[in-house]
Amino acid sequence: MKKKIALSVNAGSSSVKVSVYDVEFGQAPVQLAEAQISGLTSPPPTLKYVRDGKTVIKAKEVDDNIEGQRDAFSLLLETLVEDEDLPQIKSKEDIGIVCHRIVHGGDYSKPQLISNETYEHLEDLNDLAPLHNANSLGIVQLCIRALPTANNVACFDSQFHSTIPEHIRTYPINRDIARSNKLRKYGFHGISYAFITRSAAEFLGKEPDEVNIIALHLGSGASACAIKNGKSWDTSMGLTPLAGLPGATRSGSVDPSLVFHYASDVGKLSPASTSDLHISRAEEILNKESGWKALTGTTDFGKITSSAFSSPSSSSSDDDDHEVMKLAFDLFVDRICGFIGSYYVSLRGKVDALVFAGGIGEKSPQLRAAVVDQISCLGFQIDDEVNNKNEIRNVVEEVGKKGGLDEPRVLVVQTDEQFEMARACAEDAEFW
Ligand SMILES: Nc1ncnc2c1ncn2[C@@H]1O[C@H](COP(=O)(O)OP(=O)(O)O)[C@@H](O)[C@H]1O
Ligand SMILES: CC(=O)OP(=O)(O)O
Ligand SMILES: [Mg+2]
Repeated sequence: MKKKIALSVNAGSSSVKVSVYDVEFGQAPVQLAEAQISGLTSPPPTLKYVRDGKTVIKAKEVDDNIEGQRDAFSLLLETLVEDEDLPQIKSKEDIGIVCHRIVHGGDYSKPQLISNETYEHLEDLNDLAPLHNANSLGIVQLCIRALPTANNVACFDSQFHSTIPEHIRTYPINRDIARSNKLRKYGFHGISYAFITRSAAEFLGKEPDEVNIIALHLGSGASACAIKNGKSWDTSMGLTPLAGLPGATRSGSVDPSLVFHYASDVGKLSPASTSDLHISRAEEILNKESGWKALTGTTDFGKITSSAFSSPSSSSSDDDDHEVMKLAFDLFVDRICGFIGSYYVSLRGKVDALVFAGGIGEKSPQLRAAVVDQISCLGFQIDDEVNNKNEIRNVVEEVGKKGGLDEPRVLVVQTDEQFEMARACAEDAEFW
């Protein structure tokens, strides 16, 4: 019987989450601990640490030396190795597998053991996910050096979307150029959508290949996905994670010409480019200087929501804040509902459930209520009492009113990308 200790590393655009699992080949991973640093785009970042399902560190501010995802990972690894109450990792040599979330996986349709060749191939994709891939590869490098006994495995956000049909994934541009430069819709957050599909299907008492879902992964990056018979049919992100919904620092979809009217010389490389990542000013503006940060000054959607819902008050600066926060909130609801309407039609009205997930989807009852209110003409209904409960405790919770048999349900899924990666690695003999 083969057993290993596995780490699953999820480097998002504003956070790094690392979960530790006891894994037996072919079996569901058993979580031992989970550590995360969040708020990388709204410093100071905070550390949370849970061992054996119990919170050990709730929200400790970590100092300013944490510059980015790689530093955050180093601190998380140190936290795990130095924890005497986590006897499964007494030293770094105890770690047998590290599963890495790599957002852009190009044409890869399954997880890959990271060899020199795979690494170089992945490096070529860095420029197509400027907030993610280079950071994740930095963490891969660190693991190769610091954890010499571990197998490093790349799991891809884009993999789940390899089923999107040709007419949906094709851009209406010159076909030869599209083919040679591999310009098509790839889609992301797929590790999360795979977890959501299986969890929601189980909750609904169906097989995964029997469910039709409209899923929303709303975090620092936000996307929507139409899932038909358990497979990705369409998603809002595209060639890169910039397309579709706005996010913490991303504009989402805008008129492609907009950027040329926003600033001059935007085609030039940004001074922030490095040897690992080439980014033009245009890409920098749309990926790092837009979204909630540009509209409101904060990347924290929790703050946006509470200010949008506070009653206009004493000082005129509070009123200005309230106005702009409400604008951001209403704009997000509008864009999300645009995708839901489109996917509802694309799925020909056969939708089992609308699913909310990701930091915002799981923690903002106000956003869920506003979205469901706007799409009530499609038969979705929120149950205010359940939706407003302070905390979502189960992996899947129903926050909609159960109508007739054909009425679509409204669910919140506490998505777990780390678990999904560990599960995929536990099933593949190549990684053992
Ligand atoms: N109570 C809350 N209400 C609304 N949004 C929240 C709340 N708490 C956290 N968030 C949002 O969740 C985001 C983080 O989501 P998450 O999916 O963990 O991020 P990442 O994209 O880095 O993986 C934060 O940027 C914050 O905007
Ligand atoms: C793809 C993506 O945007 O991921 P995240 O939301 O974790 O930054
Ligand atoms: Mg994320």
